[in-house]
Order: sequence, then C-alpha cells, then structure tokens
Amino acid sequence: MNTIPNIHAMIVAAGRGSRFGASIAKQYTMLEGQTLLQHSVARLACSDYIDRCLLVISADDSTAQQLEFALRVHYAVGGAERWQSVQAGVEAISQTGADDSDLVLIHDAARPAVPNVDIDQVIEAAMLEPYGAILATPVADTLKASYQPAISAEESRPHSYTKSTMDRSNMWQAQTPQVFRLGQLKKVLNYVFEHQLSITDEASAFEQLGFPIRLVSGSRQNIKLTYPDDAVLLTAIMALQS
Ligand SMILES: Nc1ccn([C@@H]2O[C@H](COP(=O)(O)OP(=O)(O)OP(=O)(O)O)[C@@H](O)[C@H]2O)c(=O)n1
Ligand SMILES: C[C@](O)(CO)[C@H](O)COP(=O)(O)O
Repeated sequence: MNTIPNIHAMIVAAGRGSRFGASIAKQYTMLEGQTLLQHSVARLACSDYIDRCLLVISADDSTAQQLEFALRVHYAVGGAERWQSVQAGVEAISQTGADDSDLVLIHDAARPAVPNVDIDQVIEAAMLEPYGAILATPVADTLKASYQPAISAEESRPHSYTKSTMDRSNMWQAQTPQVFRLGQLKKVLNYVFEHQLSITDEASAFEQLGFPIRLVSGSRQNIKLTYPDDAVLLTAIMALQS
C-alpha cells in the first residue's frame, strides 16, 4: 500500500446552512473579499496532491458557476443529506474512470480555515491505510450527557439537566478533509443507503461496518461555520492566518 494513488478532491457545498440562519446559503458568506467556498478551494489548491476539484452544489445553485476559483473545478448536484451529496460526488468521480484504490478527499465548503499542512498530513496518512483517514481534534471540554424532565402544561420550553459526565479520554471532534479509498467509500455509502442510516460524516459509515479509519490530529483553527457565533471566530482565524 505504498505507491502514490490518484487523489480526487471534492468539496460539498449543497447544504442550506439552517443553523447559521442567513438568507443566502452559508458557503456564499463573504470573508476577506471571497466566499467561503472560494477560500476552501484555495486551501486545497495549496496542496501538491490536488490539481482540480469537484464542487457538489444544490440543484438550484446559481452562484457557484459565476465565481472564480484557484483550481480547475467541475460540478455535481448534491442531495438532501450531506452523505447523499458525497454519494453524488463519488458517482461523478467513478464515471471519470477512477480506480477503486484511488483516494477521494472530501472537504466541507464551510471549513475555509483548514491549514495547508493538515491537508497534506491527512492525505499522506490515508495513503498508508486500506480505508482512509480523517482530520480530528481531541475533545478539550468536559463533556456532559443531559436529560430533559417532562414539562408541565404552563412551561413552553423544557430545561436541560446534566445526567452524567462522559469519559473524554478517547473522544475526538471530527473535521474535514476526510480521505477514503474510492471502492471502499462506494461500498459503505451503499450500506448507508440500504440500511437507511442517518450519518453526519462518511467516517461513520466505515465505523458501521467495522472498518478502521485513522484519526489525524488537526488544528483547532479548522472550525466549521455552523452557528452565527462561529462567524466572529472564523473571521479572526482567517485574519490571523493571512
Ligand atoms: N445536503 C447537504 C448538506 C450539507 N452539505 C455540505 O456539508 C458541509 C457541512 O455540513 P453542515 O455544516 O451541516 O452544512 P448545512 O447542511 O448547510 O448546515 P445545517 O445542517 O445547519 O443546515 C457544508 O459545506 C454543506 O454545504 C452538502 O453538501 N449537502
Ligand atoms: C463532516 C463534519 O464537518 C465533521 O465535523 C460534520 O460532521 C458535518 O455535519 P454536522 O451535522 O455539522 O456535524
């Protein structure tokens, strides 16, 4: 497993950003004169392993094709769930005649601050693995499980209470890029489809089948724009990095 495989990069940008709550899809939020999607492509462009990128966008996206990108891009139409967008991207990559042993790199449009060094590290780790590797950071905070007691008729919103404290010693927060062998990725996504699983990243699909995915410790600067508060942090991180 030590020959250099082809790398097919894909950025998933077909989400709505419902938790962010803006009127435009969050991947088109402007930051330092460019959209998040352009920044994310530019980060991938810094890697010597990547020379083009598949952008998975929603069917009604009229913005992406008007933008300029730091890499040669091509397009696929995403689905309702993130994993379905990835599956659409995987199909598009397969149709180009890619080999099952090639690597597919999946990155969120909403993570424009991924450091260049992390991109290469996760690619190089995946090259040595039969299934793949992902960026992640060890959980830093005390982690609480919670419960909500039954609410009385006059209460409109239930409060949450702590139930227990989780052992965080082997807990990680998943990031992207996530990098997998194409053939194995196709298999696990079919499994998700057949079993109607609900997953938030592709590494979860591998976990369901007991396939090991290596964790590569990444930077805490690689945050995802998810909630409005994240915009302040992301702006500061991008300014610091530039
Ligand atoms: N059906 C979907 C859902 C998500 N994504 C992409 O996956 C990345 C990470 O997902 P997330 O932060 O959950 O994005 P949204 O689905 O847009 O946000 P929300 O869950 O708050 O609606 C984003 O770049 C998003 O565009 C996608 O391509 N297709
Ligand atoms: C893929 C991901 O960005 C890894 O953190 C994430 O899982 C996307 O979905 P989420 O629902 O925002 O966790």
